[in-house]
Amino acid sequence: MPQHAGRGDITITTKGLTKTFDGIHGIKNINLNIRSGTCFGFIGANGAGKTTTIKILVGLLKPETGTAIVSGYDVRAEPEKVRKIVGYLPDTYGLYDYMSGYDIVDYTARLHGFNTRERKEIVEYLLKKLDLFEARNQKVGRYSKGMRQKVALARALVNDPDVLFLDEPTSGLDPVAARNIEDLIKSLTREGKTIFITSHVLPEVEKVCGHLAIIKSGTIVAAGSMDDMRRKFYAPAIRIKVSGLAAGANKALAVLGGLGKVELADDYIYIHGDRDALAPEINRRLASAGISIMEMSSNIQSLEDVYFKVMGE
Ligand SMILES: Nc1ncnc2c1ncn2[C@@H]1O[C@H](COP(=O)(O)OP(=O)(O)OP(=O)(O)O)[C@@H](O)[C@H]1O
Repeated sequence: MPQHAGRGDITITTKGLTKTFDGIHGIKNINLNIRSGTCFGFIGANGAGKTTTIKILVGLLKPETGTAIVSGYDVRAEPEKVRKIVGYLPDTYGLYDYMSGYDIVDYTARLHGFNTRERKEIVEYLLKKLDLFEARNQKVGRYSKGMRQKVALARALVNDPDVLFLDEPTSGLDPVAARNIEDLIKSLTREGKTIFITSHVLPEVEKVCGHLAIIKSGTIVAAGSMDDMRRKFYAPAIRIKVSGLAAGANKALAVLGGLGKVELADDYIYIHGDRDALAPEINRRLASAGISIMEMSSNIQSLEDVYFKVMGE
């Protein structure tokens, strides 16, 4: 009998996971270790293999080779057990338009084997949590896309899963609806759930995930914590604006020469290096040249920057 993973234990692990479709690799040699209670982002271009990986991890698709263990269950040997304990929000979901939000979630709870009393408790709890309770008796055909996505999320949460797989949870949503879902993902992570999320919206992954992997043509090309990825793929840079725009900046460039790689772009000076280490010398040199600093900041690289860099390579 698998143990419930404690926070920080490895909850999802894969070794050499490979799946081909008609002789063409969907995914190839995927190795992952995901800790319990974390939100893990899985990003990559269309057709990179994200959905294929999720389908294997939720026991809906068999890998050809390799192993995957989710919450202690081997997805190949015990797929039905895996399906019972995980939550899964597919990238395309079928909701019957003629059913109410309540009935859809209730139906899923019935499939999980809950009795009438349990179902009432679970369904009402989830509809309230996801702010759908007022609209619970309306037909889903009348729901907005954001509300439909929340119904799909409620279905994924019916069995109170420790591990939740969300395939593009905010795809096609307006900014407010997307923010709602992001907030929910953050609060579910705080509750201790392990969340595996795929998304093309990189700022969103950056906001909700602490760790991630980038998959390219079926293979993981980079993985680690968000900070590790930034450190690995980008050298830190200091961004400085001095008085006197271009003329002042050109003079400052000459003064700062030799402090590492120094560049001018859009009237800003970029010095590649650590701000804490270089700031005293930058201040000293500019001050003795009579140049005043209007602005000095470390330019933090976004996940988008990292992504383009990795994909470019
Ligand atoms: N049932 C299938 N039959 C044949 N090929 C498939 C099947 N499912 C996936 N593939 C192929 O496997 C590769 C990976 O597809 P997958 O759907 O996993 O990508 P994805 O990263 O989720 O893409 P997207 O971001 O567009 O959802 C693609 O080349 C796809 O065409």
